[in-house]
Amino acid sequence: MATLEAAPTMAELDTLLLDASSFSSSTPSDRSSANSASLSSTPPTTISPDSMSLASEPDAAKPLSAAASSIEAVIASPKAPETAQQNEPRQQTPVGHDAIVVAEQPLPAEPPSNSRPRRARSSLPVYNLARLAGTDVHGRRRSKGDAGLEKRRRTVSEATLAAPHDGATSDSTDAPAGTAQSPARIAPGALPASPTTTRTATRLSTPRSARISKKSRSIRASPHLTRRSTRLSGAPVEDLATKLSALNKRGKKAAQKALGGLSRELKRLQDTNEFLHIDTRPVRYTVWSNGKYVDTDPSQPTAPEPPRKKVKVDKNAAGEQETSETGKPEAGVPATNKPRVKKWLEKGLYAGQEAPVDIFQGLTAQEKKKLASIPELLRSSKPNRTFPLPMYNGLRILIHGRDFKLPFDICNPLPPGQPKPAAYRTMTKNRFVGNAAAYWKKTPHFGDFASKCVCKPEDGCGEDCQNRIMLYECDETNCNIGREYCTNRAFQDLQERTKKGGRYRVGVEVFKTPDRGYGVRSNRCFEPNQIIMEYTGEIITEEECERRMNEEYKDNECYYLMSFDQNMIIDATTGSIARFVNHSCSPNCRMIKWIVSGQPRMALFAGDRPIMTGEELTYDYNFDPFSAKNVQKCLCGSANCRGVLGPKPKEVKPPKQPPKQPSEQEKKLGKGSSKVSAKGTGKGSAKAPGQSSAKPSAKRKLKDAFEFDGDDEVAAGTAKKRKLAATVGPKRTLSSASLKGVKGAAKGAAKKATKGATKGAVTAIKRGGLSISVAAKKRGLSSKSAKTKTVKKGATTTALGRISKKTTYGKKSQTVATATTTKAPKPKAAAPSRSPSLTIVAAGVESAASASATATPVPQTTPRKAAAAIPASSSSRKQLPKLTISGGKTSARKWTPSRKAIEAGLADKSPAAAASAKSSGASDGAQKTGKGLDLSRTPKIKLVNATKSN
Ligand SMILES: C[S@@+](CC[C@H](N)C(=O)[O-])C[C@H]1O[C@@H](n2cnc3c(N)ncnc32)[C@H](O)[C@@H]1O
Repeated sequence: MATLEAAPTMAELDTLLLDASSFSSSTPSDRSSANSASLSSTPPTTISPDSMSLASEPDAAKPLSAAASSIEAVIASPKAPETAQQNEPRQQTPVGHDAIVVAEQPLPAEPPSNSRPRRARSSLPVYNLARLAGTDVHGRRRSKGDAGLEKRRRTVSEATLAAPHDGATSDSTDAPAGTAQSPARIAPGALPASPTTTRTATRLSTPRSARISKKSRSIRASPHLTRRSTRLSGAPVEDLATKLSALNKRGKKAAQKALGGLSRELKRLQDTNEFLHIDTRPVRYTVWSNGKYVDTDPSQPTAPEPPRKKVKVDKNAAGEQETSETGKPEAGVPATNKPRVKKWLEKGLYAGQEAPVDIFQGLTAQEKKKLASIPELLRSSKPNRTFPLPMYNGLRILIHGRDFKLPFDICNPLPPGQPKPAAYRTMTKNRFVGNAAAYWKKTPHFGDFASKCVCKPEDGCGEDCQNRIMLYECDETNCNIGREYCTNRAFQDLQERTKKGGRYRVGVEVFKTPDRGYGVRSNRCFEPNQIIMEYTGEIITEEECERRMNEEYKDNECYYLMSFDQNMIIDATTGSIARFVNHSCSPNCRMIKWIVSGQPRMALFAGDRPIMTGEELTYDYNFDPFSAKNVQKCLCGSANCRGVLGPKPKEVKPPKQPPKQPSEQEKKLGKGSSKVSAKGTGKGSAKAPGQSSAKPSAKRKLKDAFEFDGDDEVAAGTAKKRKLAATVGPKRTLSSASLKGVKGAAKGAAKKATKGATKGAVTAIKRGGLSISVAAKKRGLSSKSAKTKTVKKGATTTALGRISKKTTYGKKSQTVATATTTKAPKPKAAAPSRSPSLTIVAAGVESAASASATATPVPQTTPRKAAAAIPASSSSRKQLPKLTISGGKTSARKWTPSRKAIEAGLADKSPAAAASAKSSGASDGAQKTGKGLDLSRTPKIKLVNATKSN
């Protein structure tokens, strides 16, 4: 059985070779010189007392000299080993082996000499300083850092490693006779009493010499020991033992020089099992990783693992190995290898967390009910081990019936080769066309934007920033805190983000939807309310819009027109890709108009929730189709889809209270009966929307037809008040119930219109409110009668979208006209909106109107100035109306007369006086109403009969 021994170091091998060389050169006459020479080149070793007896045989050199001569012959000619073998038929191994073996083999006994060997002074102990210092384990080191080189390992071929195995076998059989482990066996008269052999035997008596001996024996016993190159070139390398044996004293250096690589390899391999022929199985290929041997073939029966490796042995398997005699597993008996079992991660993202014991815990009754009906979560159902849902989140996702989406926040653009829209001219900046620029310059907020906000750096121009509230972007001229602290610079941020280009920075791309033409998707994530892209195009007047509709776009299916500001419209037929953003009744974006450096600009902003990469971007068109026949079916697919591309739904009203039954006493007193009657039995309330016989106006019904509950995105405070009267019934029949409602409402509207001798239709474009609506025009009525409530401020936008080819805007059958604002909106409580700034504007204006209707004229000139009137300490936007309305609060800011005020000669007046003057004398329609409300951002459009009626 092979024993685990440390391999001999190179120094030891060198020593061994020196011994051999000394043998070759030693003759009885010069034994002493050979001794001294060899001793001088060997590390200190302990001289065993046994050497005394060994040294007493002087004639042992005779066969040694013969062997030495053989070595010399080997060195002289590469073919010497073969020659030597032929000359020495007794030795089947290369000659070199003999030189080593000689020291171990029993030599002919010499007559004991009376002379005392020179080095046989046993009285003087020899100390191995290296051993005493504990450094002998390291062996000899090279001065130039061999330690680093030793880390390299090479592959040893099968033959190389198989040979030691054979040697080990033979070693195990004959080891007891000549191993250094039992120097006493060698000593008693085995070796001739030669000084050289004495020294050799002495060396063998040390543990290290014993290892060398064993090594050399194994080499000797491996006549076919060959080494293949690391790269398995197949060329056998010269026998190591042959090389070693070929060394004599003179040739050692040359051999070391010539075979330096080999020596190093041996050195590197000295601590491997393969080199020590411990491995009991043939090794075909070995893999070394980081200087360690890696077993790559676990299926093969393996030898005992190297001691450094922790071997996980199955207890049962280990028990089987135990022999009845020893009670210990037999060394060398390969353990039965169990096939490794692949371990799978079964718990996914939440590995390590235990599922909740009670999955219903913390859920509402409704959620529990819903959860109980989900088959996957039934206790009896088979758990999904392939792709289990993440715990906790998974439950929620299931409850809400949403698909599970892996969050990815990197840029994920579509691959190339996508269908692209037909070539069109893009425009990255708005361009005023015609009179639009002149119109714009007349607007009050053209001059108002320059007023500075009163924010402090710590405020960062947050939600309370007056510029932000009024939808003015801060810049160098109107910001109090500067770029460093200001957060109200969305358009500047957008410009900085996109100026370098690149898909991620742009963040959006056009794609083809299955059913709605082209759309826009995000290829990166966006934060809530983050600006995404600008809607750019040509800013045109309404007149120009009508002209284009009638002339240029009359055959178009799609219009990219959006009510922009006042009497201006932005035409993105030449514009940015924002024009491809589709409508959704449950959108994830908003289109908001801002004033940036005095210019109106429109941009798409993320909604209140973050936008994931790959989502389609949508916003609510708040679409007014002009005519019922322009109504298009909405394909947004959201749960609260309104069914058609129509205006936003109205505010969700609380359900009506059931009529209170008057008590007998009340009946007697005559109280409440009329009220109850009025509330509970009104025809209008009893009729369904769309019924023409309803008492409420048909306009109201048409409006109802467009208003659906359930869209929480729609700000309650921005519910539209519009008169919608379709004069020409829809020619297209849509299957949706909504359209039926539209039809009914249209009939009702027509009836009412008939009463007033109304014929034809008037399509009124509401301006300022960024919406476009349809209004019935009663022929012969004054423009006042056709006026539309159009107060709708802020960012709510309406796109003029795809219109049926059959129905072209402004055709002969229709009279296109615009309407003026005739009265201020009804007082309305401020309601929270999901678009902060939009809400504030709307709420503030409407509340102001409400209050001013009953109070003294409010000293405000524009909504912006109303905002400016807010004390800097004001933190709640809801306070805006109150503060503005009361009029008692003085503005902390210097009043800047608006352009209109200057024109009206009010520049030198105080805000209150100016407002008062304006309320009495200004030409603004809103102010004419005496409401004291500056609707500078509401329509101030003259009625224009753009097309002739039938
Ligand atoms: C401004 S364009 C949008 C881009 C358009 N999809 C395209 O391919 O050019 C508006 C038109 O898109 C279509 N559209 C947008 N959203 C829609 C929706 N939710 N359902 C049906 N059609 C829609 C309508 O035809 C609408 O008139």
